[in-house]
Amino acid sequence: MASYFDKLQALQANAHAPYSQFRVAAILVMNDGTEVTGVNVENASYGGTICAERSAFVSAISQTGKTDQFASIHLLAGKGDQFIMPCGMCRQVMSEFVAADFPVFLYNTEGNSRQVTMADLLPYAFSKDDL
Ligand SMILES: O=c1ccn([C@H]2C[C@H](O)[C@@H](CO)O2)c(=O)[nH]1
Ligand SMILES: [Zn+2]
Repeated sequence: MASYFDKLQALQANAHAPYSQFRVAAILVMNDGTEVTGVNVENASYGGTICAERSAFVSAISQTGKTDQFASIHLLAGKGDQFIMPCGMCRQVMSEFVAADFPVFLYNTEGNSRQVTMADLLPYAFSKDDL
C-alpha cells in the first residue's frame, strides 16, 4: 500500500503553480479514514491563489458537509530537507475546524516526516469563542 509520502508526491502533479513553481500537496484524513486531497491552485491575479491546506478543507467540507471530523493532515512541499510550514492564513482557517491537539504531519522531499500540532502552529488563536 502506498505511503502518505508516495501519495503526496503523486498529488503534487495536480498543483496549479505556474507562477511560483512551488507545488504543495495535502492529504486531509477524516475520522472514518476517508482521505481528501488538496493542492495549491494559483491565479494570474496572484491574490486569487488558494493553498493546498485550505483546498483540502474546503473540498472535504464540500464533499461531506462535516466540519468536525478531521483526524490529521499530511503536507508535502518545497525542496531538500526543509519542512515547509502552513502559511498564516491556512493556520487560521484550519483552527476553525480542528482541536488544539490536531496532528499536522510535514514531509520533506527526502521522505522524512515531522509532526506538530495545531496549537504549535497557532498558539493563542482567535476563535468563535472570542466573538
Ligand atoms: O503552506 C503552504 C505555503 C504555500 N503554498 C502555496 C501558495 C502558492 O501557490 C505557493 C507559493 O507561496 O505555495 C501552499 O499551498 N501551502
Ligand atoms: Zn496557506
